[in-house]
Amino acid sequence: MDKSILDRDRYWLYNAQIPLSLFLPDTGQATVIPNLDNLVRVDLEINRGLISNIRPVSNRNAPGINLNGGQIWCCFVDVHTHLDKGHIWERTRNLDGTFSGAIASSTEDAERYWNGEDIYHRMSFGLRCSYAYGTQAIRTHLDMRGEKTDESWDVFSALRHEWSGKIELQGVLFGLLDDVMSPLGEKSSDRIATMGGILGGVLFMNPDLDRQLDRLFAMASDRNLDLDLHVDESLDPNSRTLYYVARAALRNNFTGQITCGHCCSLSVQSPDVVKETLDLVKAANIAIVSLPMCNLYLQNRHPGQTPRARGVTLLKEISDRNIPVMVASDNCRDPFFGFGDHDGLEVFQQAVRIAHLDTPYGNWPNAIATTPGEIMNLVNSVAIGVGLPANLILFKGRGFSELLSRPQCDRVVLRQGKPIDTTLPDYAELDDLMR
Ligand SMILES: O=c1cc[nH]c(=O)[nH]1
Repeated sequence: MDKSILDRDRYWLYNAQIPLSLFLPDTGQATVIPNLDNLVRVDLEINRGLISNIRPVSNRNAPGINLNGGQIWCCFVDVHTHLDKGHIWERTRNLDGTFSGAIASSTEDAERYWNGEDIYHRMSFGLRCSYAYGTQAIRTHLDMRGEKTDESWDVFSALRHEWSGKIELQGVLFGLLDDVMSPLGEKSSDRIATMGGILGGVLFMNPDLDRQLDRLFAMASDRNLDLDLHVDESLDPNSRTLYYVARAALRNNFTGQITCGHCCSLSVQSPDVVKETLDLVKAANIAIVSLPMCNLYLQNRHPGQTPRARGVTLLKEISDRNIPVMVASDNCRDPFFGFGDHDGLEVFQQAVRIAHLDTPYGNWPNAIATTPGEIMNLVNSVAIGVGLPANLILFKGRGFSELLSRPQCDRVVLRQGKPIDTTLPDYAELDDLMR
């Protein structure tokens, strides 16, 4: 590929394959019939940072590159992360690999090591990985840390400014519900309301859950905040906090946007219970985000036993009801997930393999791009269509088998039509923080 052409203001990407579902409706692809993988073959022109033309493959008489059937995707949107915890693995591991072990280790790490500088360097490392892999927007949960909660939001605010135009950042106030609803939580909520933040929290079954949720919804409504909650991150079939959230949303006539993450217990509940919950989720207009890599890591872990139930939520059943459904990376190299590198393609690849999102692939590429783009309110910027910014990833992989069988390290990431440096940061940069 003669990449020097990509430095021009105007050029064509010839003979590309694009997932049909990533197109903005009715732009340019209408006359092209998708193949079995739901990919359409087109030429795409870029002019001054925007997509200026999409047409069926035809004569190549203007400057451009032949992609030979390689895929073009729009840049990823990672809608559920914990950048503040990222990359602490080398200094604080989760030795038993369980959910409770993850909470204990990450709390210990925060108490011992977290300060503005530590959080800044680790978060920026995560952002550099994400950007290099082709991510254009990230929502991160930020742990409440008592009186030091403001420090995390100061770092977030500085990074949001630093990364503006490259990665759109949204923050979610995250803690146990009792902490989120404490006087400190109220104060932090006032602050995040001025920063476009989102109210979050982790839910556990308890006799007071209805009352807690009514209070949480009131806090969100009073401040005009959306909600993003961790629900049912467990394989206990009696864990039904998603159902309680949906009921509370309807009871409180909540008009904000609600996202619920994890929803693992749905995978072990009876069809009747699942139906009852998903009917309400649909009625309450809740979007679901699955975190498959973290779920595989933490769920069903018992010493000396090979895991059987794998904890990934009912992606297909949720999607079949037209409930917005997304996948995201969640934790990276911390006690909740000891691996990960903030790569949207890895998230998609793992989700496809774990949840059988192939045969057919259908609209699943949307789960890591356009759907979270809508949930993050990134209006008309996360899709492929004439007039939209050319924030695109060019993969050599042609069909999905090629795309998802290799890590696509040689991908080209275009931002406003220009290739970016896709070199990943060196782990050694974090060494001083791990001592
Ligand atoms: O960081 C966190 C906290 C709760 N659950 C997760 O998966 N990650």
